[in-house]
Amino acid sequence: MTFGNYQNEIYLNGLGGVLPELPMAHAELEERARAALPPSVWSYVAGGAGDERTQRANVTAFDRWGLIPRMFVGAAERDLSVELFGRIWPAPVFLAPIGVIGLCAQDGHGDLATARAAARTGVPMVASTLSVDPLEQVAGELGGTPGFFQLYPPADRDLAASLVDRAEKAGYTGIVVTLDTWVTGWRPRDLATANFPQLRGHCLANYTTDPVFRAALARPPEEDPQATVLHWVQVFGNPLTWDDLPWLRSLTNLPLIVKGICHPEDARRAKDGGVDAIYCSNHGGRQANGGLPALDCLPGVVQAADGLPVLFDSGVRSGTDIVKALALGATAVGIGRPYAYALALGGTDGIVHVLRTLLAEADLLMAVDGYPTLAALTPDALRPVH
Ligand SMILES: Cc1cc2nc3c(=O)[nH]c(=O)nc-3n(C[C@H](O)[C@H](O)[C@H](O)COP(=O)(O)O)c2cc1C
Ligand SMILES: O=C(O)C(=O)c1ccccc1
Repeated sequence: MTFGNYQNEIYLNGLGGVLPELPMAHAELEERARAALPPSVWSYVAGGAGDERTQRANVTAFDRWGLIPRMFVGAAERDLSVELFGRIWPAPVFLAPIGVIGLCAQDGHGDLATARAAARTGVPMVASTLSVDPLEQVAGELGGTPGFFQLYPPADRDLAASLVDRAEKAGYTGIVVTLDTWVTGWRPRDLATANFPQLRGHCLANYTTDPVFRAALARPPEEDPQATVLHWVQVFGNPLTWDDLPWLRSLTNLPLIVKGICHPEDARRAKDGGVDAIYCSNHGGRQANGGLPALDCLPGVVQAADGLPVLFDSGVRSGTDIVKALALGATAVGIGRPYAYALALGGTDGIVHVLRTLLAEADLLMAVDGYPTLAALTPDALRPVH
């Protein structure tokens, strides 16, 4: 897939990969997914912490920035490719990790469907620890596209090492450690539907296939699912401190990325601790309510990262949002809920559809606004809206 000149594709040939039956705008995608998904899966994916103010603010934060078009730039050729961790990405966009994404697919194998969309588009995937299918099978569907394994560092250090070791052997090209979800936040929608006890049984594949996890059980998971879940509840969460960063760093020689960083001071300390990139995110407002929109945290994190790549997600719903996040200093932008909804509606094709539309919009915006390269997209390209 190329992210070159879309005009001909759109007006003459149709936009390759875009499905006429699926919406191009996020609001409609969301509405259709709501109708298509089982209510418990819908409320899990769409829901967030508290009254979901922060989740909504993540989205509306983008409205407070306006891009300023530039003229006489000759932007007929754009280049959205970016080099990250020694690989060329076709565009500065990736699929953010979504636990239990499997359940968004009609056949229950959404992790594999997502990997196939990554394979078809070249858009990297961050595969969640909490997957329906084991990480090796997910990696097997990625083709040549870079895959990242997202680790929820378990309290059992040997288990953490085993998961990372498996991810390395399976061919993942980086480890994303999520720091903001060692305990799940106050999520009224999940509480109301008693969702978690149900969901848990569907996202433990990486644990039940792990030799370290299995060795800690009295009986194999296949024989005693209840005891398996109870053990998982005990090992899942790990409230790390800065003293644990050297241990995390020692787990792998692959690029290490820390997810959930919003405070500049945390970005600085993570950089000093030897991470390869900072991932600025507030987990889509699913963890803490009452927080700043993630976009408002981005400039401070970028400044503190001082040249280290900064990945960003939380609230990205359009190609315009992607361009704004890049202008505010993100090196690459993560797509979250939009691809879960697209998966529910159209499987792998649905995810390809959503990536194509987002990237086409971003690319055309860079053309009409006169920012033909990523290097041209600096904070000078936008101003706060009054
Ligand atoms: C249903 C769901 C499950 C998620 N599971 C994980 C996960 O397993 N690991 C993780 O690091 N982040 C997880 N996230 C957070 C996403 O990676 C990302 O930060 C978030 O979706 C961004 O917000 P947005 O989707 O509103 O743009 C999850 C998000 C959703 C919506
Ligand atoms: O829902 C999430 O955001 C998530 O990361 C998670 C955490 C624990 C169990 C299931 C999902």
